[in-house]
Amino acid sequence: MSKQHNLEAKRIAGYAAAEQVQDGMVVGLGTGSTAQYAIQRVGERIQEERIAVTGIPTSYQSALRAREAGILVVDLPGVSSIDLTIDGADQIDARFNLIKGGGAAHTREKCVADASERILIVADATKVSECLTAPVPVEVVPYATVGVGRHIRALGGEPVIREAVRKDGPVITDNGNFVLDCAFGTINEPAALAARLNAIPGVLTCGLFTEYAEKITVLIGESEGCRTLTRR
Ligand SMILES: O=C(CO)[C@H](O)[C@H](O)COP(=O)(O)O
Repeated sequence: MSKQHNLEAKRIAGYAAAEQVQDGMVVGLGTGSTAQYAIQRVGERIQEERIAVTGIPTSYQSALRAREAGILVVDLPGVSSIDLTIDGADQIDARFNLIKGGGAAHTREKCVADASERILIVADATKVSECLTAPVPVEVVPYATVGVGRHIRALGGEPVIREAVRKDGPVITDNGNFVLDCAFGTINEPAALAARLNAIPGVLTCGLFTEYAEKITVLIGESEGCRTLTRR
């Protein structure tokens, strides 16, 4: 898929998800290029249809984009529940386990997902895979980086500290932490791996989302339109 086709697929998925937002909803706003299209379209619908939407951002990126789009933004502690969250993913398996955190926002994304009644995952077709195989982002308290790396190697992973692109040194998350991208090859038991990663002292959250399949709908953008994926 060319970069242009890929962006168009993301736009189609993001826009389709935004159409599911209804007047009066509290909506979780995901992070990443696909979720940004949904934010943009929700903003347009607020202008065009005069619907009232409260947005709960998952990152500074989504908070800033939501403000630009004219969406009222409230932080997660300001609401008791979220009607619908629209977010992207780095990989989606056949059972709707996810790898997230390509934008280093997976801790807040998981908090928002947890508080949500329904989750729309928006992606292009390259994100869909029978099994999870992509590196797992792990948010780590900087003080604990070396020890966490040792635990991850003992679990069979190969951790790499994520480097910033336009700054020297590591990526710093919105929570002030580092991210280790951890290659495990094919992940046969994602829930068990998530539990072991999350139990390491100094790990804030790993990017394996394994407990939300029941409330997830996956929308895949394609040139002919948007396809809803069936969970197996
Ligand atoms: O998990 C995420 C951010 O932490 C993103 O949702 C994920 O990386 C997908 O991003 P994109 O829509 O740009 O491909």
